[in-house]
Amino acid sequence: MGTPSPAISTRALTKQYGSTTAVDGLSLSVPEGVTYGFLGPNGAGKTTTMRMLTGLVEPTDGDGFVAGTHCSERRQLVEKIGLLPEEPPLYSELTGREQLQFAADLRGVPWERVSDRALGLARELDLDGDLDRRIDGYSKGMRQKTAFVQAVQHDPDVVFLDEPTSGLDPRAARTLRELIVELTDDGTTVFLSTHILSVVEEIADRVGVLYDGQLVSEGSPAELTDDVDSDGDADLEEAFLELTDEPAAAW
Ligand SMILES: Nc1ncnc2c1ncn2[C@@H]1O[C@H](COP(=O)(O)OP(=O)(O)OP(=O)(O)O)[C@@H](O)[C@H]1O
Repeated sequence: MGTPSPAISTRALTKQYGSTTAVDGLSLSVPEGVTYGFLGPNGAGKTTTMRMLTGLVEPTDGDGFVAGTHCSERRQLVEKIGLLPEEPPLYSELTGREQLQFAADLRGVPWERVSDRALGLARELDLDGDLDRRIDGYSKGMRQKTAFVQAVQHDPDVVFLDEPTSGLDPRAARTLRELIVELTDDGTTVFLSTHILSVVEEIADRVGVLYDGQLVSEGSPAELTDDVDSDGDADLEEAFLELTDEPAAAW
């Protein structure tokens, strides 16, 4: 039996904005069914990487494949992936339920096929009582919950989550972490970008650290912390600070 193909792979993926190199020759490989924590300081290129991998931005150079599809094949990609971006695209004049139906429509997925899953997720996130209210009356947390449900309701192969617990209260944040673990238990691959390192430590199987558009370290959370302190005393925050300290990262 051959090695299974990775859920996400990139080869020398690069994005240039004028004279700024946002992502610089990134090559990575994410196996199926894992949660991959994608870390890096502000401006390191995480969002740009996710935008390229989800077909929203065209790379300047290199290639990216997600669920066996080249990232330039946006139409094929859209059925296989889910995306929760930093600023979720929601229509204020719709109700939460209409927004979820609209998101399914956009992907060409019949609402009847996903409604049970969508409503189940909304119930778990304590959003079900608000689904018939208009989004312009939603709190930040309610918007975030809606955006999470719309990203995963169609049971995608790969989900990209940018700061998924942003604006969530502690109980909702915990539920969301549990839902992410359930996703990977069901075989979904989760690409998770966050600055909340405790979340990564808790749920990520692998971690990649980006600095100035380049991958400066990769491994399990334990491998990353062992690399900076083999006594096992360091936590992921210490590892992150060391790996993204300017001279060390440059080295
Ligand atoms: N549309 C754009 N036009 C010009 N420059 C951009 C654009 N998008 C991103 N950049 C630049 O690319 C670099 C990487 O930005 P990016 O948003 O990918 O970083 P990030 O790691 O997601 O940061 P943060 O943690 O702050 O969200 C930054 O220097 C940023 O200014």
